[in-house]
Amino acid sequence: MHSAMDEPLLAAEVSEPGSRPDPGGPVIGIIGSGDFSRSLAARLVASGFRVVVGSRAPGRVASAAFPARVELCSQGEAAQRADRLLFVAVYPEHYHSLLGLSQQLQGKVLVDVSNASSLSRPEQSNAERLAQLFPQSSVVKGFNVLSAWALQAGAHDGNRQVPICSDEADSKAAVLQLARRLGFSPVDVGGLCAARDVEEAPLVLFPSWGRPVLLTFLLFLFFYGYNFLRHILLPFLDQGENNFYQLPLVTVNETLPAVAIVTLALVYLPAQVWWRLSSSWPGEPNIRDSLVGWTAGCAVGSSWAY
Ligand SMILES: NC(=O)C1=CN([C@@H]2O[C@H](COP(=O)(O)OP(=O)(O)OC[C@H]3O[C@@H](n4cnc5c(N)ncnc54)[C@H](OP(=O)(O)O)[C@@H]3O)[C@@H](O)[C@H]2O)C=CC1
Ligand SMILES: [Cu+2]
Repeated sequence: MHSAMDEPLLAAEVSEPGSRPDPGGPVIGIIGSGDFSRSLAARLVASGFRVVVGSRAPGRVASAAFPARVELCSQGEAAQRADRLLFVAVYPEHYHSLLGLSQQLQGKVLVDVSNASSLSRPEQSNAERLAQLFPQSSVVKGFNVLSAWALQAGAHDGNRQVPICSDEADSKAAVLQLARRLGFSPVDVGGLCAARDVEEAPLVLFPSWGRPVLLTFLLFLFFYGYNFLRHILLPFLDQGENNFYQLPLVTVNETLPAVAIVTLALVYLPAQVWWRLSSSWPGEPNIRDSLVGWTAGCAVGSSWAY
């Protein structure tokens, strides 16, 4: 029996990291000719892939918008010509308008790059809806955390992490590999049910900052209260000294350094303590190292411990 596992992920020549696919390599399709499509096409071409862009009206797309090597054609033609991977760079509201392409998209991998429009937690993610509309294709969620700008600029400012998920392992592997070839750091986040979180990721500001900010605020309250008691309330009750004018400035100034030093200690001390404890403890080095890494909180903290 012929299985999908027998097929190379993209094409035989893209398996070695660092080597470029030759110009006769796989053709990647993009449906839609908007901002995302342009940036992605430019990046794919720069990474040595052949690209076909499918538009509702290819004649109306400014040819200067895409690199010269990108072929602009109808949606149907792009669906047909793409070897395996097709990016759907169309807003999810318009997915239904692609239903006429079901035949050509059969057996292909559709990459859903859309973002959630709000944090309202809908029943279904965009990617799951796309999968429902095209049951004969396999759907992979990914690339949505990259802005059009980041796609064009490439991975200059460190390797951008790109979460990718799908229910189809082979298709997901192909997209993971493609992301790597484009210079990003793909992260496999599981099945398509993870798509909702992936779609909402770009909308979440400062993820996991809530607790540290709250803790810092509580520390501030604690030290402010302490300074208020010690320098204002007690002298007032004791000797009738009126120091209340110090509240907005002097007391705040006395409080901030205490908050800063305690916050800093909270970041660095756990790694230090673990390191001291575990180096006098002849345990399994792997466990020891991972504990140190876990408590380190930051690279500087742990490297100082070494
Ligand atoms: N822009 C960005 O930085 C990012 C965008 N994305 C996602 O990429 C997708 C596309 O975004 P973006 O490129 O910015 O959007 P644009 O509005 O710039 O482009 C959307 C394209 O969809 C095509 N399209 C196909 N069918 C329809 C239809 N029925 N009605 C209207 N347009 C249609 C159009 O191309 P044509 O006229 O050629 O058919 C149009 O150019 C979205 O899902 C978005 O969430 C994700 C991350 C970042
Ligand atoms: Cu640090």
